[in-house]
Amino acid sequence: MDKIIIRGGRRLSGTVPVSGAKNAALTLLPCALLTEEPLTLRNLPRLADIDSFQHLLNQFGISTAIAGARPEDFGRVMTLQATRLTSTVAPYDLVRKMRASILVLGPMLARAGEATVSLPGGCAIGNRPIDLHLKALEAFGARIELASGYVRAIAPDGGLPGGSYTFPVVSVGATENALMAAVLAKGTSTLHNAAREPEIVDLCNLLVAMGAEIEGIGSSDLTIHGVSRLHGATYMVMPDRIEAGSYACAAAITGGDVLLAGARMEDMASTVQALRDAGVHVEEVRGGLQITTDGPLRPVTLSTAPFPGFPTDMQAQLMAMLCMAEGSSVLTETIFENRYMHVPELNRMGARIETKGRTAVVHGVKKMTGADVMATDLRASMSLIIAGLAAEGETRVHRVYHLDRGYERLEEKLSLIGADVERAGD
Ligand SMILES: CC(=O)N[C@H]1[C@@H](OP(=O)(O)OP(=O)(O)OC[C@H]2O[C@@H](n3ccc(=O)[nH]c3=O)[C@H](O)[C@@H]2O)O[C@H](CO)[C@@H](O)[C@@H]1O
Ligand SMILES: C=C(OP(=O)(O)O)C(=O)O
Repeated sequence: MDKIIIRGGRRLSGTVPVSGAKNAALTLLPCALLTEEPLTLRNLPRLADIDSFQHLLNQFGISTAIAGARPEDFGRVMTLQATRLTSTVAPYDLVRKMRASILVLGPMLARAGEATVSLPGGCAIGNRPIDLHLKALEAFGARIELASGYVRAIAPDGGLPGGSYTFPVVSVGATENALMAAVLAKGTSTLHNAAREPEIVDLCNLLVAMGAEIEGIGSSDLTIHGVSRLHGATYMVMPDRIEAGSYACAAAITGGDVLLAGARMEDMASTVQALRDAGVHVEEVRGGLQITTDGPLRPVTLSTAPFPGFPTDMQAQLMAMLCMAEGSSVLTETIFENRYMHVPELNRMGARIETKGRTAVVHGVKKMTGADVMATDLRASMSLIIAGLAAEGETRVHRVYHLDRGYERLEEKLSLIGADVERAGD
């Protein structure tokens, strides 16, 4: 397994291109199940998770073709076509690699009248149940059976009738699954307390481009008028707000000056607010967001929350940056119960972080030092990279496969802005 080696202490400056959003792409790809016609997605990031999802879709008989990507380009174009489905089963071996596989349940049920998906189970960041996905589909008229580690959803003859569901907790994945099931239902469906992350808006925009009828896009109350068929479309994946925020933290911890090319302010307001509270300048400029730092970082107090709140997927990266702020920051993780695995590793690099339940107190230090560190999830890995950029000496981040799930050509992008970073075999 590869590791990333960083020799810290360089000030980052220049332009970093922001890739297509992983978490948008992973809900746009299963939309190929909803039509017999071709779906072309542009700006798809080159990531291990996208490759795994492609593999999963191929297993249902969906053809996938990648067009004209030169090795030096970021992103690529994929055309998917589900002319005929040869299987409606998502097996354990593919689902366990990637939790987002559960997002085939809703569209497969809508298209084929039934779907069987291995239960994804928990993961390093927490329990991650799917009860709300199932309750929403039941509310739309599906019958749900659980057996041998699999969930089977079955629509009545003639298709899902549609219905109404109010989420007791905001869930991104459950909102996505419910939307993809409702667009082909016979009647009208409503979702209340739905997630309204920018990736959900991206999904709604693609579904509308395919002929779906959705009201309330961008709000927590969605009304979906089912249509009898959807058609193909060509669609551009939105920029990755979490990748952009990660590079912003990397720039800030090195006192740098970096343009996040392609980043959109409207997707990132809470992250931008947190950066500004920390004393980082963030300006909307032509082509993206400019990050500059000209003084010490200040401490920040915040809690993660569903959009438009501060994203849980940015918590670890912001924490790494705040390790070198002047004063004590207080971060509270409200979404996932076990998302502080980066804390002991950051502390091994000289950070002073204490956790109590869901709250972490980050006492700023003047200096961090490079070390061998091990990450257990995607954003935790990125937090160690960020710390390594500011630490004295060499940091070796092991288990790079986590980073390859969600950061397109990380070491190349960091090198573009002046980091001393390389990938090596372990
Ligand atoms: C591929 C993708 O887009 N993943 C994102 C998605 O994950 P994901 O969609 O899995 O996360 P959810 O928004 O569903 O989870 C939010 C909260 O709801 C709870 N819950 C969720 C579903 C359910 O059926 N029952 C239940 O209790 C979860 O335990 C968690 O506490 O949103 C998360 C929250 O923004 C992000 O961290 C992930 O990066
Ligand atoms: C938690 C994340 O992803 P996933 O839901 O795919 O695990 C993430 O993107 O930070």
